Amino acid sequence: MRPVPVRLRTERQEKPGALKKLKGNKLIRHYHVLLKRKEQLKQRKANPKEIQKVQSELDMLGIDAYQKASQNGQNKRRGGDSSVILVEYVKSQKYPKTVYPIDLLEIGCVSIDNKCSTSKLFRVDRIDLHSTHPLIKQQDILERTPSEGMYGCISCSLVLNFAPPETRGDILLHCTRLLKPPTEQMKSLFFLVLPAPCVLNSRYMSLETISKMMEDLGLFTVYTKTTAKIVYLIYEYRKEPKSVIVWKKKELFKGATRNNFFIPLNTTEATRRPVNKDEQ
Ligand SMILES: C[S@@+](CC[C@H](N)C(=O)[O-])C[C@H]1O[C@@H](n2cnc3c(N)ncnc32)[C@H](O)[C@@H]1O
Repeated sequence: MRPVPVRLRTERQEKPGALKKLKGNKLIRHYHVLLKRKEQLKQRKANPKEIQKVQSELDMLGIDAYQKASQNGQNKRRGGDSSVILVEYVKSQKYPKTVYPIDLLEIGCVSIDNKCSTSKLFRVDRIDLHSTHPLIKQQDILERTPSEGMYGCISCSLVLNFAPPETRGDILLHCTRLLKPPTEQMKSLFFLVLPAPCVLNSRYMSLETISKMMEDLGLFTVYTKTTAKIVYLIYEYRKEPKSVIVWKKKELFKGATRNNFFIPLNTTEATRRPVNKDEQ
């Protein structure tokens, strides 16, 4: 049987009644499909009514239900809390005692009792576009300024695949502005988690592409773990990003079953850098 092209799979419509019944991973997957569909419609400047229809489906599913499903997804039985990987890595490094607790910024935080919060290795600041707890600040990472804190570690777990494509590169670049410069004792860490298909089954990206892209940002791979579902990557922040970085979509792999995930990055275009009060 011929594989169904991603385009057709993503364009499948759910009936409103069926939408309400979606739960768990199915809900998360469908939410992402709708976000992607909305993005595609916006890009081809489709009729605003079509865009509004997709937005209504998103609203019907609801960001709260999506986040609840994400929280449940962190439940061990269903794939687990990705910060366990980060905690194990940090423990294995045998950093001098003086570096602890490491200041950690958790982007896209949906739970305040992840392993990174309970391990005592970190002092954690948490942000999310839609806060679900008083200890999670409601904030877009792109709006966060260095005056709100500089970090020895930033966690960006399953966030980029949620973010609109044109903001993904900006998010990575912006994170470098919030990482503390390297010291002799420790280099700041960036923890990136993506669904495995984004890196292993994209037409436009591979593990090698993402590694080169991150090196342009001054972030060097120190740990990689891939499972059937998830890719975990840890980077050390060793130097400033290059002043000119341009990564455009270029087909690397052909195949009807591949997806279109990509992280466009262009530092020559105006990036949404918030003005830090100290810099005014
Ligand atoms: C799938 S959840 C990830 C939850 C958790 N980090 C994990 O690893 O399971 C994605 C979260 O990223 C958040 N998010 C997406 N873009 C963001 C941005 N620009 N700034 C802050 N949070 C963002 C969303 O609101 C959503 O709660």
